[in-house]
Parts: sequence; structure tokens; C-alpha cells
Amino acid sequence: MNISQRYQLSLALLTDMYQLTMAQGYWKKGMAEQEAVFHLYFRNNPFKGGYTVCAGLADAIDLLLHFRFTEEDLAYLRSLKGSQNQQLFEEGFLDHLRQLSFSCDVDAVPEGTVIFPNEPLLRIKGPILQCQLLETPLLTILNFQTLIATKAARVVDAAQGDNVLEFGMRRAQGPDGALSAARAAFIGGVGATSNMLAGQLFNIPVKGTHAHSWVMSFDQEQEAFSAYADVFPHDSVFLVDTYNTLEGIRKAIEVAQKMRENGQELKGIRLDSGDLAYLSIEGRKLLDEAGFPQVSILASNDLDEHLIQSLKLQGARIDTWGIGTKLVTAYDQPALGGVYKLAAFRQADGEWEYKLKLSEQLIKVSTPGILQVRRFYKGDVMVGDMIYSEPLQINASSTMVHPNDPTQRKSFARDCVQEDLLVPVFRNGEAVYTSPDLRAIQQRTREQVGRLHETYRRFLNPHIYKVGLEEQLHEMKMNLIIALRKTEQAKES
Ligand SMILES: Nc1ncnc2c1ncn2[C@@H]1O[C@H](COP(=O)(O)OP(=O)(O)OP(=O)(O)O)[C@@H](O)[C@H]1O
Ligand SMILES: O=P(O)(O)OC[C@H]1O[C@H](OP(=O)(O)OP(=O)(O)O)[C@H](O)[C@@H]1O
Ligand SMILES: O=C(O)c1cccnc1
Repeated sequence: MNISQRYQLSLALLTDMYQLTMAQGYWKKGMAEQEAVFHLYFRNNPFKGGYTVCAGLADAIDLLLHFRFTEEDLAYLRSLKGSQNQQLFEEGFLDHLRQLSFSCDVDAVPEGTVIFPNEPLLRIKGPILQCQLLETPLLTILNFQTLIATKAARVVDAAQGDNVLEFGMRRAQGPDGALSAARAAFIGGVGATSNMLAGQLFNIPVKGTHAHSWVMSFDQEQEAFSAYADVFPHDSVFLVDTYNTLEGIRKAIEVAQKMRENGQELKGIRLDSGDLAYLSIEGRKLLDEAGFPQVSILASNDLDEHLIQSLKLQGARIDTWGIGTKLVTAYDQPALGGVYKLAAFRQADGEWEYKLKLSEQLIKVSTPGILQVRRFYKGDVMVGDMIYSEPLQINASSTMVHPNDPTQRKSFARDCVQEDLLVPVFRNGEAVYTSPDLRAIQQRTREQVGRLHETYRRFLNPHIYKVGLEEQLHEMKMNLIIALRKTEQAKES
């Protein structure tokens, strides 16, 4: 189920006000239908990491499929007043919005694909009024899900094949934060969520144990475990840390022994406080000595990829990881910082005029053109990405230029496998792409992260993956910068 169905309302107003005021401006100045190209990209990998995992495209597609203004939306816009108490949005403009039907071309990187800074995740080409209105909703969807999918991929990587469960709803940024995070975390590789609505809406597995309140509502801890086993004889995971963890484990074992007499097996125990390395090692010993080597140990308590890695190094005997707050809130970096920049504008004579936004730092100057990303593989391993502009013909052996240091160039061997990352998603407003099933997207993440050299996957000071601008594109960008700076200097003097 996608975002418009989740809310069952029109999402045309899911945008910032300034997009609508600019839209009225484009309409009034006769520019509404002039074609533009915008790219959505980010400048740094989140979490000081070496890679990013794309997510959110299915919701973005859904938003575009349902992009129309209802009478209710228009009535709301009509009700807005300017500072002279005049109607802010003119009737003629509201009529234009009433008749608006999405007609852009969209190319995007499929969900589950690994991507790097300055590469477009999405490119939109069409009437500037439409592209402008869509900036904010596209950013809110793709920024958040990409951020969480990346966090999840890191957590899953740290867990080295152990099962990871997403337990974050209660600490998420509101209901949609929880739902979108559950979807994105699944894309990143978690095995299941505790979020029942996410399970129902996205058809992803749900899993859970029980809370401290269950244990506290009985006189004795052991009684609480027995009662839970009565209700779920084949699906019980006991939370053992309400009073004293090692004592709790001993009681869980006693109940597990009784369960076995009745032909039932305890599934697992959960640790939720204390030294998780020590307690899991001691707990494993107690369970094994009592003849329960198959009982799994689940750990939760403010965990993230760094703690998982540390616990593994300490020899912790944890086989399932329950990760909440730090995953769904992307605790150590709560926003991706993706941007949406105009890169080309078609003139009245039909010619494209390439645009860029200047900045003091070269790396922050946006890239003009109608961009595509070509990825090069040596065998199975990704070795570099070249950003190029589609109207500039490039050949297979093109050289790329370092985005920050034009003296550095790189060419790829002729035998490198090549792949263009942006795929057609809409043509003239018609969807030409069907999103894969979420499991297939999760599988793509696994494959893509697996094709990254391990130096890009480490958490501390990862190696920087090579992304460059194709030579002709670099030259066009430099010429544009020089021309713009000259104009600025002329104005100053
Ligand atoms: N062996 C360990 N090495 C590193 N960090 C650990 C280890 N064991 C637990 N932690 C982490 O330390 C943090 C604090 O855990 P701890 O249970 O001591 O405090 P707490 O959560 O305040 O306890 P309580 O829930 O009893 O109040 C948690 O993020 C936990 O995951
Ligand atoms: O630590 P997180 O990664 O965010 O994982 C989710 C946390 O939520 C629960 O705690 P809470 O204290 O809310 O409820 P409880 O009484 O069931 O432990 C659970 O026990 C986890 O500790
Ligand atoms: O099922 C659990 O153990 C669970 C669910 C949500 C949050 N913390 C734990």
C-alpha cells in the first residue's frame, strides 16, 4: 500500500507554500509550460559512511500517479489571503491547477541500489510549474526512506547474518515516521518489524516478544513465563531482565523444561539491560548446560551498528537483534540533506539552456545538464561512477574528472561492465516502470552492498568511492561557472 492510499486524501498540497507562490508566478509570466530539468541528490553519505541505499521510489511514483488538485484543495487555496486581505491565489491560476495533469518524464535509481554523493537519485523533466510543485514532496519521501534504508543496511551489515528486528515505532517521528521507517528498514535488510500496521500495509513479516509489564502483572516472574507459554506454546520469547537477568534466565529454563515435558520448545529469551556481552555469554552457558542450545538470545536496548559491532568483538552470544530508536530516528544523523536543483531550462527556440547554482566551494556548485550516472564494475565489484549529460554523446572509454580537483582524472578499462543507474519511470506523465516487490528490493540491497569493496563498508573513515564528471560535462560546467562569475564581476565593477 502506497502513501496516497495510507492517507486516503489528495497529496497535491503536500508541498511548501513557496512552491505554490512560484507556480502562480510561472503561470502569470507565461512560463508554466516551459520545460525544465531538476535533479534530486545529496552531498554527503549519511552517518559518515561510505555508501547510501536508495529507498522511497514506490511512494514517490504513487504520489506522481495521484498528482491532481481536488475541489477541496482549490477551495483551501482560494481561502488564503495576502497581507492586504486580497485572495492570494488568483482564480485563473486555480483553474490552471484544476486542469493540471502530470505530464513529466521521470528517471530514477531503483530502490535498493547503492548510490553516492552528488549523483542524481531522481531526474524530472517537464513543465516547470509541475517540477517546482513536486520538489518538496519528492524530497520528503526520498530523503527519509533513503536515510533509514542506509541505517538499516549498516545495522544488518554489523549483525553479520544474524536476524535483525525493527522495534522502533514507539520512538519514531510520529505515525508516518514509524510506517515509512518500517518500510525502509525492511529494504535495508531487517527481517521483520514489530509494527503491525506496517506488516499489514507492506506485507512484511512481523515479530515480537513481550514487555516488562507482562512480567510485572504477575506475582512471580516464573508464573509470568508459564502463563505466556500457555498462551503461545510454540512462539514464546521470555524477557528475562525485569528483576535479575541471570535469575530470570534460570526461571526461563525451568519453564522451558516444563514446556518440553508437554512437547513444546521455548523459542528464545530477550535481554534488555545490563552488560549484554557478559549476560549473553553467561546466558548461553546456562541454556546450553540445561540442554537448550536451540533457544535463541535476542538483545535490545538502544542498540545501533556500532554497539552490535562492539558486542560481537566482545564475543557476545546474541543471535537476534531488536533495534528501535537509533534505527527509525536515524539517531546520529536525523536528516539526509538531499536537495533538488534546476539543471536545464528549455528556451523559446527549443534549445536547452544549462543552469547551475554558484557556491564558494566547487563541490557545492550544482551540475548542469540532463544527467545520468554510469557505473563501472570490475567483475562483480563496483569501481567508480561517472556522471554524464545525456545530450553530450559519450563513448565507453570516456575519462572522468574529480569533482573537487580537476587535475585528477580517471578512465576505466575497456572490459569494465557498465550500467546506467537512472531508469525510465514516467514518460509524458505515463508510468513506464513497475516497482518490484519489497522482498526483491531487499534482495537488491543485499546484492548491491555485497558488490561494494569492504573498504567502503567500514564504519570508521571509510574509503571514498570514486564519482566523477564526464570530461565534456566537466568542461561545460567550468565554462558556465566562469561565464557566471564574469557576469557577477562585471556587475560589481
Ligand atoms: N557489553 C557492552 N558493551 C558496550 N555497550 C553495552 C554493553 N552492554 C550494554 N551496552 C549498552 O550500554 C547502554 C546502557 O545500558 P544499561 O543497561 O547499562 O543501561 P540502562 O539502559 O540505563 O539500564 P536500565 O534499562 O536497567 O536502566 C545501552 O545502549 C546498551 O545497549
Ligand atoms: O531500545 P530500542 O532500540 O529503542 O528498542 C526498543 C525498546 O523499546 C522497549 O523498551 P520500553 O522501555 O519502551 O518498554 P518495555 O517496558 O517493554 O521494555 C524495548 O524493551 C526496547 O528496549
Ligand atoms: O516485541 C518486542 O520485544 C518489542 C517490541 C517493540 C519494542 N520493544 C520490544
